[in-house]
Amino acid sequence: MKRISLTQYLVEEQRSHNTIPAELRLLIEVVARACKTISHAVGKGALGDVLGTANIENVQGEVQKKLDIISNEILLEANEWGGHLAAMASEEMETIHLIPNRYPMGEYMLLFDPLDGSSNIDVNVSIGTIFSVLKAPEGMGQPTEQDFLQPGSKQVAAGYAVYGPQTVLVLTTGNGVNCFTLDREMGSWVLTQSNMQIPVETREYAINASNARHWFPPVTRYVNELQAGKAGPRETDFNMRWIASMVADVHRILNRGGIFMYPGDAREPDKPGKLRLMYEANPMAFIVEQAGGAATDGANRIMDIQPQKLHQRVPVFLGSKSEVERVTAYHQQ
Ligand SMILES: O=P(O)(O)OC[C@H]1O[C@](O)(COP(=O)(O)O)[C@@H](O)[C@@H]1O
Ligand SMILES: [Mg+2]
Ligand SMILES: [Mg+2]
Repeated sequence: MKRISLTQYLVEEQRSHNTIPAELRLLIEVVARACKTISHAVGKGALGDVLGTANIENVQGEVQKKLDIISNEILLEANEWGGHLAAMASEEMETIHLIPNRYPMGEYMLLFDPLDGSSNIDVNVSIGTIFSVLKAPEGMGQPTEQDFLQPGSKQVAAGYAVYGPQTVLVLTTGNGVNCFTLDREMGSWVLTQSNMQIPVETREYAINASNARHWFPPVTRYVNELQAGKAGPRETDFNMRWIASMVADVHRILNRGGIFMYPGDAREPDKPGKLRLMYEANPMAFIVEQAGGAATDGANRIMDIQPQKLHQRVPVFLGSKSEVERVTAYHQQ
């Protein structure tokens, strides 16, 4: 098999297909390098003193794990020096991080969930990193938080890494979805899946069923129908998986189909769902749509939502198109 590295793939996209500018290529390479560093830290586990909690709360009121902080630092440091960036925003930071002393100013803004699936860190279950790239506003002034509030349809690139049995990087620049596997001996990302497509036929769904008593009626109806199996209206038995790492659940869906749901529920009306629009929902929606799937908040296409604030939460339904359309239609009835 001819090995194509991430660098070769990106150079090809830039030069032969003209789908990405050189600055975006370099930025993606820096993010990929940071993910490699995070992967090494994750792999050390107890030996690297990276497990456990840091006993600090982030802006979301969640207790940070040591690896949340380490991964955030790795991404900040790599991109401060390496990427063509004007500013960054992270799930773990209250406000945006400007790139100091850069002239001319970088053209892009990077957003990330440095460590996704935090509850799985200490039990050695797959975790990951999610990122999204937006264009910085043109002109000389440094970006403000307001400049980040662009709908997902404006993303120029998005990706995620999964630190699991293998470390993989899944990437889109708006021209399909490709998967690269980290060759740990060589230290390089190798293209292992081109033009990933979410299988249309699916018999698998993912939802945290312990919240069932709080769900709104459309979600209850949809899940009840799946659980009724062959005897129910769907006339098919469905299987359920819930890893509690969005990266790993989405990676499974990209490979073998299915639907992922983290709905809003009746508990906290002003907290619509758990997942974050800018760091989780938008980048995953971009990837899923590029792989032939769909992503909604139950009413609207995720990527059409006009963000109101940086750390905004949103209900998420994504994966195989027909299933996402069905549960979305139940919300409209
Ligand atoms: O523990 P729950 O409620 O099942 O939530 C799991 C969800 O929370 C998340 O871990 C949230 O992400 P973080 O770990 O980055 O906060 C998702 O990856 C996952 O899908
Ligand atoms: Mg997350
Ligand atoms: Mg996180």
